[in-house]
Amino acid sequence: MKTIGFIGSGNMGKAMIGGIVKSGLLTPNQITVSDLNKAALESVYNEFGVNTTTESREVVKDSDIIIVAVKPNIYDIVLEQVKDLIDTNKIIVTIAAGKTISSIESIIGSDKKIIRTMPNTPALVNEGMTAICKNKNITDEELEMIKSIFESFGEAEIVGEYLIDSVIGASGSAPAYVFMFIEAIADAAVIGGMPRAQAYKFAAQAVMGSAKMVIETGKHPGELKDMVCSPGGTTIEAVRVLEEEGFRASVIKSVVACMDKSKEMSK
Ligand SMILES: NC(=O)C1=CN([C@@H]2O[C@H](COP(=O)(O)OP(=O)(O)OC[C@H]3O[C@@H](n4cnc5c(N)ncnc54)[C@H](OP(=O)(O)O)[C@@H]3O)[C@@H](O)[C@H]2O)C=CC1
Ligand SMILES: O=C(O)[C@@H]1CCC=N1
Repeated sequence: MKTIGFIGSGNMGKAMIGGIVKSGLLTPNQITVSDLNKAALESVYNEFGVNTTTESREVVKDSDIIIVAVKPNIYDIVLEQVKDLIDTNKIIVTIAAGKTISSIESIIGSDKKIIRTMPNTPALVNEGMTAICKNKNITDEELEMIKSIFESFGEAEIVGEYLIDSVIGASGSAPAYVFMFIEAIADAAVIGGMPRAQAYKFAAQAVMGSAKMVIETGKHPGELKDMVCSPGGTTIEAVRVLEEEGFRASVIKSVVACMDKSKEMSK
C-alpha cells in the first residue's frame, strides 16, 4: 500500500485516520496529517501515532494519496496552496459536501487523478459507509485500491456522482439523526426511571441490532416492524403515536432538506 496524507484531522479526518490505523491496512508511519488546529493534530498523534505537520504542502509532498478533509468553504484555498505539488501520479481524494469533481478539476487541472467520496463518522468504529466516484484519469486498479482503503473501516460502494446528494442524506449526514433518535429513546427511558448511561446502552444496542436485522435478513423493514408488534401489545401503541406525530413524514422531509442543501452547495 502507498502513503496517505490527510489535510485536516477534525471530526471526519480523525474518524478515517483512526479507522485505517486500527484496521492495520497502513502503519502510522505511512500516514502524514496536517491541521492548522494544534489540538486536533496533537490528538491524532497521541491516539494513532501518525506523522503530523502544520504544513499542508508537506502532506502533499510526502503522500501518494491525499485526502482533503477540511470544511467545504476552505477547500479551494487549500487546493490553491498545494496545487503546484500535485502531479499526474498523485491521487486527490475529496470528502466534502458540495465539492463536485468538475469544481476540483477547475482548480487543480482536469489532467489530475481525482476521487470524490462521501464517508461518515462511524468509520471510527469500523462501521463506516462510503460512496466513491472518480474522474476519467483514475484507472480501475486505482479505484479498487481507494475502495480498499475505505473498506478498511466499513462498507464502500462505487456510485455515479449523480447519487452523491442521496448518499449524503442516507449515510453521510444520517448518523446525526440516528444519534438524535437514540437520545430521544433514552430520554424516555430516563423518564421511566432508568439511569442515563444504561438508557443509552439499551437504546443504542436496540438501534444497532435493528440495523443488523435489516442488513442480514434482507427482509423489508415493514415486515421486521410487524414482527415486533404483538396484537393488543405495547409496540403497536408506540407505532400509533409515531404515525399520529408524523414520524416517517418528518424523517423524509428532513432527509430531503439535507439532500437539497447538498445540491445547493454543489452550485
Ligand atoms: N463530519 C462528518 O460527519 C462528515 C464530514 N464530511 C466532510 O468532511 C469535511 C470536514 O468536516 P469535519 O471533519 O466535520 O470538519 P472539522 O472542522 O471537524 O475538521 C476540519 C479540520 O481542518 C482544520 N483546518 C482548517 N483549515 C485548515 C487548513 N488550511 N489546513 C489544514 N487543516 C485545516 C480545522 O481546524 P479548525 O478547527 O481550527 O478550523 C479542523 O481541525 C467537510 O468537507 C465535510 O463536508 C463528510 C462526511 C461526513
Ligand atoms: O454536515 C455536513 O455538511 C457534512 C457532510 C455530511 C456530514 N457532515
